[in-house]
Amino acid sequence: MLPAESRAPMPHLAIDIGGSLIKLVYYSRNGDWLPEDNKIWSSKESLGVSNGEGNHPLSEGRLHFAKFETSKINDCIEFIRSKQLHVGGQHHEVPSKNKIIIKATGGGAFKFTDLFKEKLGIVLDKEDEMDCLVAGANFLLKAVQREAFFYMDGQKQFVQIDHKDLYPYLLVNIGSGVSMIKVDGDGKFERVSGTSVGGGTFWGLGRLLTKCQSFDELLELSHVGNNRVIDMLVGDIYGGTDYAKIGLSSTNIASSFGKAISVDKELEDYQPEDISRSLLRMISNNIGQIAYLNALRYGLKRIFFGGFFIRGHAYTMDTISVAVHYWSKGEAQAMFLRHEGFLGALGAFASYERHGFDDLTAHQLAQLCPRRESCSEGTLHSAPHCDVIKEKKTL
Ligand SMILES: Nc1ncnc2c1ncn2[C@@H]1O[C@H](COP(=O)(O)OP(=O)(O)O)[C@@H](O)[C@H]1O
Ligand SMILES: CC(C)(COP(=O)(O)O)[C@@H](O)C(=O)NCCC(=O)O
Repeated sequence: MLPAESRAPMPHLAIDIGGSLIKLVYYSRNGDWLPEDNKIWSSKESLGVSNGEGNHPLSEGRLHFAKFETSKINDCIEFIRSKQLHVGGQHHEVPSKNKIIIKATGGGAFKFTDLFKEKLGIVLDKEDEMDCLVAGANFLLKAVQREAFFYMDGQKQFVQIDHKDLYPYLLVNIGSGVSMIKVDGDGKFERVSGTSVGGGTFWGLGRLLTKCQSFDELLELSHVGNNRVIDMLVGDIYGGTDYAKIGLSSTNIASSFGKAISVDKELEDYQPEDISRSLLRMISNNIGQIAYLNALRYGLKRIFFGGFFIRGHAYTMDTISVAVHYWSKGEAQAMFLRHEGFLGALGAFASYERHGFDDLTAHQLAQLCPRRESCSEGTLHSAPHCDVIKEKKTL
């Protein structure tokens, strides 16, 4: 820890610079320096924070979340500068002898060190990405009510987390690539698997195949597409019948994109929405399957999915849920996190405390976080003793 005199004001900002997106988490007291509604600043959310004691300087405040495409890192830097987030929102000069240190994680914390130094005069203090993902997930699961939910058939079912019965669990973070982490406690984890077929694959292949200009456009297309136009189903191979002997129904996908082998059709003969749907389904199925196999390998009952690939998107969550249900024969269920994409940034934020910055501690935040937040969707469920949905699902 740096001596107090060589420290700049408490930054209240942490940053996660991933392969695709930059995520910011920052704190404001009394809701000050809320970002204005400016489209450049991408999505913004906030978590109300109040300890109800009244006399603590941090008794009222908010955690804010913002994201930027990593390719537009200069917009992010400009955002930080305009809000003076790196100096706790203070709009006056910081003495040059004071080092401004910001907690940062993700590969970009290494890649863009010089850029942040040059443009904002700040030092990125690097925190390990896996440490931060786990710290962020543990923080959310323990401190934020109605953070985790099941998703099936268009319905969210919120999960009441029992703090004493949280571990072990499998954390599957679907970012550009996918990391699968067995979590056994605070700071106790092992990255047990991963796959390079992740969110970057969906967006990268999808962009090439559909000419979509944005991730959201690609995702929206998938709503109206029909994957059966491109995917080869069991019924396509078996003359319309099931292959019942090995438990495959005629509507199971036998081969993702398998129909595209047809010599009679070129890319332009397929509709972008069908391509998008098939791609989304292929990638989500695959991740759901690998996740379940890892849960099985380590005897884990709970699987939480995070990362911005999910994007709270109904079809993505449904596909992952169905895959986990199908492969586990109904023994396991996927759970999702409301702050899915901000695990790493939250973990980096919490690391200020671990390093002795005690002005605003993650511990305090954990106590203050929004147990009062209301959420109208779904019903409360108890994890892990949840109902397993019985009806047969088709992959
Ligand atoms: N606006 C967006 N631009 C690009 N990708 C997005 C966007 N929104 C969601 N995504 C998806 O989120 C993924 C990145 O997720 P994230 O958890 O931020 O990972 P990373 O840390 O690798 O950037 C992308 O690969 C893409 O699938
Ligand atoms: C290298 C990464 C940890 C980087 O994280 P990301 O920016 O994708 O969130 C991730 O892309 C990953 O785990 N990829 C899968 C690599 C593998 O296990 O083969």
